[in-house]
Amino acid sequence: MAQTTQPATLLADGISVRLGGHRILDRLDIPELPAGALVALLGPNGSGKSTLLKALAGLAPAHMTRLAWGAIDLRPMPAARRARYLRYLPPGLPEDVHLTAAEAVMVALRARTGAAQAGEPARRVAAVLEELDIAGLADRYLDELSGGQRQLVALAQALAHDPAVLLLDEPLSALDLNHQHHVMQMLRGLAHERHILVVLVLHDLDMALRYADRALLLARGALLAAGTPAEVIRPDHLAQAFSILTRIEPSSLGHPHVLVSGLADAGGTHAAPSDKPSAH
Ligand SMILES: Nc1ncnc2c1ncn2[C@@H]1O[C@H](COP(=O)(O)OP(=O)(O)OP(=O)(O)O)[C@@H](O)[C@H]1O
Repeated sequence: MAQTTQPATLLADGISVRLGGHRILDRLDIPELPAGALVALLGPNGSGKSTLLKALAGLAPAHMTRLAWGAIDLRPMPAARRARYLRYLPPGLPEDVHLTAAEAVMVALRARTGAAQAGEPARRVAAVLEELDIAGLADRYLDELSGGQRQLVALAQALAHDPAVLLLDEPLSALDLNHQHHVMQMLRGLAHERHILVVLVLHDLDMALRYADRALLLARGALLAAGTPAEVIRPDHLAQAFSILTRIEPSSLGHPHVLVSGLADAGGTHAAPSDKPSAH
C-alpha cells in the first residue's frame, strides 16, 4: 500500500517581541502553514508584519513557545543556521554592490552549496534568472540597474538558497504592474510545484485575493483573521483593521476585488465620498 507522507508545516506559537520598550507582538499564535502554500501577510502600517517575519527568521529578539518546521525545532538555531530553512528577504532594495546580477546570484548559491562545485552553479544561476524572466540582466551590474530590476535580483538570490520557507517583506513594492503579476504567478508556481512555503507581506488586497492560498491579517500586533483570502478579506475585517468601508465584488474578469466606498471615522460612522474602485 502506498504510504502517504504529510507535507511539512511551519508551527509557530506564543510569539512575543518587545522593541524600544514596547510590546510589538504579544503571545501571537499563527495557524499551521503547510509546505506548498502561498500565504499573504496583510495588515495596516505598523501592525507588526515585518516584525513577525523577522522574529521567525531569528532577526528580531523574540520569545516563542514553539517554532518548528515539521519535526525540526528551529528555536535553538541562530539566524544564520535558521536561514537554511527560513530565508527572509527584507523590504526595500538590496545594496548597490558592484557585482553583476549573475555574480550576485552565484554568491548566494555558493553560500548554500560551498565553493567546491563550479560547473553546476552556473547552470543553476541561469535557471533562477530565467525563472524570474531576468536572464537579460545576467551581465549587468547591480549598481546600474533600476530599483525594480534590483528587487528581482534580490528575489533571485533568495531563490538560489532553495529554502523550505521564503519570507518576503513587500517583494512587489518596486515592481511595475507586469512584473508584480509575473512575480506573483512565479511565487505561486514555486509554492505549488516545488512545495516551498512562501509567506509574503502584501499591501495590495486584490493581489492577495487573486493569488494567495491563505491569508493572515494582523492588526496592532494581534492576528485578526486567518483563512482563505476570501474568508479574511471581508468588509468587517477591513473596517476593523484599516478603518475603511468596502465591498468585495467580482471584476469583469471574475477575480474578486476590493471596492473602497469610504473611510470609517473614529466614532464608527461613515464618510462615503465616492463609490469608485480602489486604485488597485
Ligand atoms: N527597532 C524598533 N524599535 C522600536 N520599535 C520598532 C522597531 N521596529 C519596529 N518598531 C515598531 O513596531 C511596530 C510594528 O512595526 P513593523 O515594521 O513590524 O510593522 P509593519 O506591519 O511591517 O508596518 P509597514 O506596513 O509600515 O511596513 C511599529 O509600531 C513600529 O514602530
